[in-house]
Formats: sequence, C-alpha cells, structure tokens
Amino acid sequence: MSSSPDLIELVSPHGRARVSRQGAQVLDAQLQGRPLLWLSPLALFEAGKAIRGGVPICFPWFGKHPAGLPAHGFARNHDWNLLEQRADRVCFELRDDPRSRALWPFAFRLTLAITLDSRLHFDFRVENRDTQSFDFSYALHSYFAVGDCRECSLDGLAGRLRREVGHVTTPQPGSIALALPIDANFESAPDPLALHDGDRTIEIAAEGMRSAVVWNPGAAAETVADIGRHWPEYVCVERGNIGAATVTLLPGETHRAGMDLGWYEKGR
Ligand SMILES: O=P(O)(O)OC[C@H]1O[C@@H](O)[C@H](O)[C@@H](O)[C@@H]1O
Repeated sequence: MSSSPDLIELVSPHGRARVSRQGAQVLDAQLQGRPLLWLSPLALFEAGKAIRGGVPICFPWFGKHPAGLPAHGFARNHDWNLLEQRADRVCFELRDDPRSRALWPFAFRLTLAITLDSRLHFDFRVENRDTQSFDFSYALHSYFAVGDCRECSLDGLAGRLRREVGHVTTPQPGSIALALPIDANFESAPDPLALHDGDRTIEIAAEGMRSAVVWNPGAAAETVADIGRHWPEYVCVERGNIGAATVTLLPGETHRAGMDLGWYEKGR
C-alpha cells in the first residue's frame, strides 16, 4: 500500500501502527517487535468499501441488515474527520450527513481516539444529537495476527451463552479451540479475553463493551477474494455491544466505551 494523506502512522517506543481515515480503521500494528493486528495481503483499497484487516468499526448495526443495507453498518466505509494527531495518538470523528441519514435517519457524532503505548487503546464515544432516542449495536472488529489460527485457543468466555447460526445456544463449556471454524456471538462477556498464539498470549480487554464475537471461517475463506490462502494467519475476536446489549441513547446522551489490546509471553 502506498503512503497517502489518508493514512496516519503512529509511533511509540513500544511499536507502530497505521490508521486509515476511511473508517478511522487501524490497519495494522506492531507491539514489542511482533505483529498484533493482521492486514490481509489481498486487502482491496477501494474508496467506500470495507478494508480486510486491522480494526474496522461496525456501527450502527452489527452483521447482516434485515433490509439488505450494508453488512456491519456504514461507519467502516465512510471517511472520518481528523480531530487530533500526535506521534502516538490520533482522534477522529464521524457525524451524520446525507449519506448516513439515507441509511440511518439520526443525527449523531462518533469519536474514536486511538493511543499507542505499551498497548493499543481505543476510546469510543457515541453521542445522540437528535431530537429522538435511537438504538444501535456496534463492534470493534479486531483481526489478530497469529502464527496459525488452527493452533490457537481463546479463554475468558467459559460459561457465557454462545449464539451461533445453526447451533443450539448453550453456555460455552471452556476454552474455544480455533482448530474448528466458528462464528459465534457472546452478548455478555465481561472479562478480558486471552488469545493463545504459540509462545504468546494476546489480551483483549474492554470497558463498557459487554459483548464479544469470535469469527474464524477456516478453509471456507479460501474463496473470499480479499482473504484467499491467507485464512490461517488471523483470528477475529471482537468487542462491542450487540443483540441483548444493544444500546439506547436519549437525545443529548453519550455512550462511552474502551478497548485495550496487548500481548505477553507465556509464563511471564
Ligand atoms: O465480510 P465482512 O462483512 O467484513 O464480515 C466478516 C464477518 O464478520 C463477523 O463479525 C461476523 O460474525 C461474520 O458473520 C462475518 O462473516
């Protein structure tokens, strides 16, 4: 990918990250010399289309829309305004405009501040600027860079209700082994999650985001144009508020939430 004014590079003594103004999307990040987030080598950079990798923001709905509107909402496809930029921090906003109102008829303001220190922090706010209340769901859809997803496992969701199309909803019995494909929603997942990737553990902590989604399509993604043979290189573990955790905001109210990503060596 060539450098462009729409691409911002964050640098700290602990690592670096690249952020796209489209979607206020972190595209990739390295911490302590190792990749934390995965950007597909086959990612297509087409204006207004979702970029495969990093941390897209799904808003104001999550997943497929019942009326066929764009999956995961529009926030990831729109250019956000740059509010603040420092070496290790960037802050963006997205406000409603005629394009957003054609899809979701509300006045709103989102802000996303991304800070890189020894971890990667996201501070996400949604403000209702309308005269009526609205509901929304959202997720910070992180693609983590792993050695081989089939050898990874995820801890932190044991006992939480696991919802998956075509499966009975039951409590998650223990660790999730990512050797098998999964596309599961956990509407309540209050604890930090631990993604085990070989000799390291990636920690995914959130505040004010009750839900988690785990998506690992396995070999079925071979036919997806912007994933192809690279499917073993990532695991998606998302945090947000979806389903029963959908947020309602009255006029003038603001929803605040955060996510914090990092990794440590096993047996530290
Ligand atoms: O291809 P998209 O729109 O980015 O979605 C990717 C995946 O995103 C996940 O969050 C969903 O749970 C999956 O069902 C979906 O396939």
